[in-house]
Amino acid sequence: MEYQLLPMIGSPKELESLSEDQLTQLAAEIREALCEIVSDRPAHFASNLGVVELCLALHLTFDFSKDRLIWDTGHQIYPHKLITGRYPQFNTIRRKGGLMGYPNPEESEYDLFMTGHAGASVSTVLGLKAGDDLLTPEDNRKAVAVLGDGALPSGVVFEAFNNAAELNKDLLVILNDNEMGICPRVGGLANYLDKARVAPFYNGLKKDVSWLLNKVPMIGESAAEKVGQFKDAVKSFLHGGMLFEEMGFRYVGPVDGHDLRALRKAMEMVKEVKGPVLLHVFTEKGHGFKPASENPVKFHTPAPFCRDSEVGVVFQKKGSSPAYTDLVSDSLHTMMEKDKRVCVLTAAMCQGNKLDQIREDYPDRFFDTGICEGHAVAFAGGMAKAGMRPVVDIYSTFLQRSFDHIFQEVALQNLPVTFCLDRAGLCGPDGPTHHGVFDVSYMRVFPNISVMAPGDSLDIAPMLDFTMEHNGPASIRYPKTGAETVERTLAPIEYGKSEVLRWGEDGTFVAFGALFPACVAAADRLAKDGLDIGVVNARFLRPLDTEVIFKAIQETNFVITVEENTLCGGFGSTVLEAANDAGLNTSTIKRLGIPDEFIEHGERGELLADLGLDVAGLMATAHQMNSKHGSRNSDSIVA
Ligand SMILES: Cc1ncc(C[n+]2csc(CCOP(=O)(O)OP(=O)(O)O)c2C)c(N)n1
Ligand SMILES: CC(=O)[C@@H](O)[C@H](O)COP(=O)(O)O
Ligand SMILES: [Mg+2]
Repeated sequence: MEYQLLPMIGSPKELESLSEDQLTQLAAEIREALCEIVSDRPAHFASNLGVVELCLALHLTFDFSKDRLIWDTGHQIYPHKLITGRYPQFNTIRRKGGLMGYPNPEESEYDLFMTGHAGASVSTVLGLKAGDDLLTPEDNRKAVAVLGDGALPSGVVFEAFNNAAELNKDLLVILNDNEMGICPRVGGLANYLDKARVAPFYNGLKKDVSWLLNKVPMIGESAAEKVGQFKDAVKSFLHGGMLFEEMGFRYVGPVDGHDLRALRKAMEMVKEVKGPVLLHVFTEKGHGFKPASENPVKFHTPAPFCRDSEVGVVFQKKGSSPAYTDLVSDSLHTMMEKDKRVCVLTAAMCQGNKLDQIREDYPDRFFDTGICEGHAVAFAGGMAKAGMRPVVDIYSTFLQRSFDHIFQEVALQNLPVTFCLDRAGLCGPDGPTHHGVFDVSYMRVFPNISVMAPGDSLDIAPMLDFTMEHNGPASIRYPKTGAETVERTLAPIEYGKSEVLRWGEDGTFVAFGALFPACVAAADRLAKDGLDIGVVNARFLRPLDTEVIFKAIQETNFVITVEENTLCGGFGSTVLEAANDAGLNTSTIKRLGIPDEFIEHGERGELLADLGLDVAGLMATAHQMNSKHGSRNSDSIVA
């Protein structure tokens, strides 16, 4: 398709001069731009296709150069980027150095918060409104949050609703109801929203529902057909809006989210309403691209594909080694087969955690809590207390939401809950909102938790089995990547024991987690340079294998700790602290990991290389450490 309008839209102001037909064409061009992007990289797709008209209506109704707009989660921000001056860079999205796949205030004044986690939009927009009312009341800035139906059940959303009603701020929450999270939505609220679907679209007749209800005694006077209309209106109110009205919001809707004219009309109306308002909008995830609307789960973040006129789409082939995620879910499946106490919890990430087979085969022991990570952990605490062996399978970055529940409902009670921290490490194109580089630090602060990381594919199943026998909480972290295998005679997983792959005379790599194979490869190559470097697969951070690690510190010239976690309070810090407490010389210890800064988006391999965590980087550090601390004749070493 040739883009005629999109390149002309340098800012949302330019939308105003477009006719309705031109706006329809612009919507088509935006959808085409979305299709082009996913032809060569994984990117958020179906959610973006679904909000095109909603995005246009918002920018046509409000002036977000001064008004406030937060897209909840932020993964549906692409149309907004395209019409806020970023069309020329759009083909760089999710590439290193290019546009982020989420809102980014450094890119545009139209992006207020860098977000990626669901549920905080109503709170932040309420805060913006409260701040604006105090500082610049004369500007009368409007405040809008676009909240997905998947994000709606997050506890923080209800904390914000509660507070907004109390503050009675002029706040517009647009509920973008597409009947989906990444997976089909779950829970009581999902059922509630399903019922709202029976209501007719909002058409202005029930402009004021309370007015309508006040008319109840007059029903008898109405013509028969009016009664039907009234019933519809009440049904809509009861089903779609009652909950929100009871919480102190004015409910308006539902509105067809692909009818631009209806959307604009509804927005113009609610724009001037005083107090908090919820505008309920029905959209279709994947709208405008049939394969995506027919299979929104697959097309949430699809693998790159080509469009094909006969079969619809042809996906590009994936890499061959099985991902850590697959190996973990296979192991969990086996464990559930063997042990009836094992149950698995996910917080709305069944697809990402590859738990579909478990959901199908063990529906009684599979729990999807929705985007409610805090609840999931406390719930797991309850199940463990009842005698079950719950496995909480949540991405490292999202589990941050549960910090207090990990402390109180699990660690403090010393309950046998196993945390599977998927996407632990650099998450690639999702970037700083999603990199799982803090969990080692936040898990290690709580007593009782065994903190573990598999070094490669072979460690996964025995490590998970270990947690089922262990009487206490345990966490296991692994990244979003294919799991490599280090060929060896596997040492069994023993509580607090590392695995020594080999000792070296010159120095030692001590790897915590999936960079173990890279350490092995670096040591192999360093041998060709004349350096004899040992490699330890640490496996445990708590308890730390001080016997082996202290031996490395005392008997080899230097130790390099390697991890894919922040260096602040991570594995290397743990080693340093233990060595210092034991009175050892710590000056020969070098920590490699994620520095104390937020890491941008890019391919995991690119980011690891930038941080000196690839094989070349590990070798370079070993050479530096050897120059500084090596005792052998440096002439024999090829740097
Ligand atoms: C705290 C948190 N948990 C999980 C996720 C992963 N996640 C991203 S989008 C999404 C579904 C959101 O559904 P919805 O809000 O309805 O948006 P839609 O994709 O339907 O547009 C989930 C679970 C997240 N981003 N943040
Ligand atoms: C928006 C969001 O948080 C998810 O869509 C996330 O991008 C999923 O990550 P994976 O693609 O690694 O499952
Ligand atoms: Mg949704």
